[in-house]
Amino acid sequence: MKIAVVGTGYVGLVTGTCFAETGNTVTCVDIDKEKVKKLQGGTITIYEPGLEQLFERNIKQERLFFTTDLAEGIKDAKIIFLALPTPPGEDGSADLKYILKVADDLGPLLSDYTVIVDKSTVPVGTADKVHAKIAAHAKVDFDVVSNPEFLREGVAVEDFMKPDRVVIGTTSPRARKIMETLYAPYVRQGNPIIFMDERSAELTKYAANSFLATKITFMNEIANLCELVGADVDAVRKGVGTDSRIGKRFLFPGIGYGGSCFPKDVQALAKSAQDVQYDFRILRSVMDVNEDQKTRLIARVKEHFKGNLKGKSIAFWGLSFKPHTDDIREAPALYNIEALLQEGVTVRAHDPEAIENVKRIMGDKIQYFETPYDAAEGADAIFISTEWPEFRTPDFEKLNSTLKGKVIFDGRNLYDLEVMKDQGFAYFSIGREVINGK
Ligand SMILES: NC(=O)C1=CN([C@@H]2O[C@H](COP(=O)(O)OP(=O)(O)OC[C@H]3O[C@@H](n4cnc5c(N)ncnc54)[C@H](O)[C@@H]3O)[C@@H](O)[C@H]2O)C=CC1
Ligand SMILES: O=C(O)[C@H]1O[C@H](OP(=O)(O)OP(=O)(O)OC[C@H]2O[C@@H](n3ccc(=O)[nH]c3=O)[C@H](O)[C@@H]2O)[C@H](O)[C@@H](O)[C@@H]1O
Repeated sequence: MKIAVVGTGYVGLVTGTCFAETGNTVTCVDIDKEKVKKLQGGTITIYEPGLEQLFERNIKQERLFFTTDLAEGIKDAKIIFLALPTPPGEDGSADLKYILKVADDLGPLLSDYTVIVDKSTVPVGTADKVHAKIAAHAKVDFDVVSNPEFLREGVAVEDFMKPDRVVIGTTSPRARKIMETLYAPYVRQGNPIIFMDERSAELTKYAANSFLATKITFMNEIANLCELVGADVDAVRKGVGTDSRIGKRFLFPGIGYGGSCFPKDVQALAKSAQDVQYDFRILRSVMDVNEDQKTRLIARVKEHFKGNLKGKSIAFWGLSFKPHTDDIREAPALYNIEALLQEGVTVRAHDPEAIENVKRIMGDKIQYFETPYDAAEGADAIFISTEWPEFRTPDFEKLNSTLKGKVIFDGRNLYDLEVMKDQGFAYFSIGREVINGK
């Protein structure tokens, strides 16, 4: 099938590449000339494990193309995916200007029946708005379908190729058939395509992200309570997560959820509810708690150094909002770094992938190091903000001799408390016993 993907950012590139992988011919369109030039030259523009190999193979097989020209990109396409940004507007609602602009441009360009698919995360009613924009200029039949994307950064290829489910919102039998054919290779494992109307599909996406953010936040509050009553959140997590009604995943407490989606989507759903005079109280609490949670460990840092942080140096392990990505959008690390800089701390940062992105916004306000050990050398403490696998089993002997202060603030609960006791580090984590060190 011939497919066009408009917007070649994170979702667009994964979507385009994965659709090419099953034999479709895909043209990705983007207005960013530099990005398209790189992609045309065979250079991938995002860091995503496993994607580069598929990207290169499909370019070689002449199934994956890139252009800045919308008319050229959508020529003969049976399906056009819109994978455009929906950032928060000033009032917290999703800003639809990118989607509606492209919808406006598409109308006069359609030359045959086409399915236009909202892949972006968009509020209820967007499919209707996109339909109206296209209909204003279109001379042919078309349908607008909602097909929200559930992939996670870092495991995006697996999530796309073997999704738990595919949600397709359409009331058009013609569009339904085309979408069913397209997705058939991805749901072979028995995972379903769930068909519903457009509005329900749009809401499903926000409900899923907001529920997951709520689940994490609930566990963060349990962790905070554990600290006050002397319980261990790891034990509690295992105790509740083994109940199959609750499930083990997304129960890991830490320094709050971040990324380009949970924060903006929770806010957008709360705003959508407000627009129809519904006060979504749980979501207000989730946002409040997450805001505090992000810098909760800073209180521990201040306490440990008796309020005197000026002139201290802290090694920062992990800058991306989660491991296996270079994405730093809404990364809790950045909030903690800002808080420490304000106290006069020197920050010595290391991240396996995200340093270049952080340099772009923080410049020389902090120092950057190639390895976690270089960052730790001579520092007064380590602060862990992202659970990259290489931080899980560090060489404690080496740290013992290079780290000046034997203190670790761990926002991701990476280490066993007994090991930390044996190693003699002062160790502060989330929802667990404080180890005072030797
Ligand atoms: N990043 C993620 O993990 C996920 C994101 N989503 C949703 O998917 C949507 C896209 O997100 P990302 O891919 O992260 O965004 P992004 O910001 O990485 O990429 C968007 C791309 O659209 C391009 N663009 C803007 N205006 C354009 C136009 N008029 N014509 C052609 N291209 C244009 C930009 O240049 C950029 O390359 C958002 O609604 C997001 O909420 C959904 C699931 C996962
Ligand atoms: O709409 C989106 O863009 C995507 O948003 C999330 O994916 P992503 O933002 O890539 O990352 P997650 O793995 O969900 O993590 C989000 C944040 O929650 C935090 N988290 C996650 C899980 C957990 O147990 N605890 C926890 O604090 C992570 O550290 C991270 O900061 C969803 O998981 C995807 O299904 C969705 O498609």
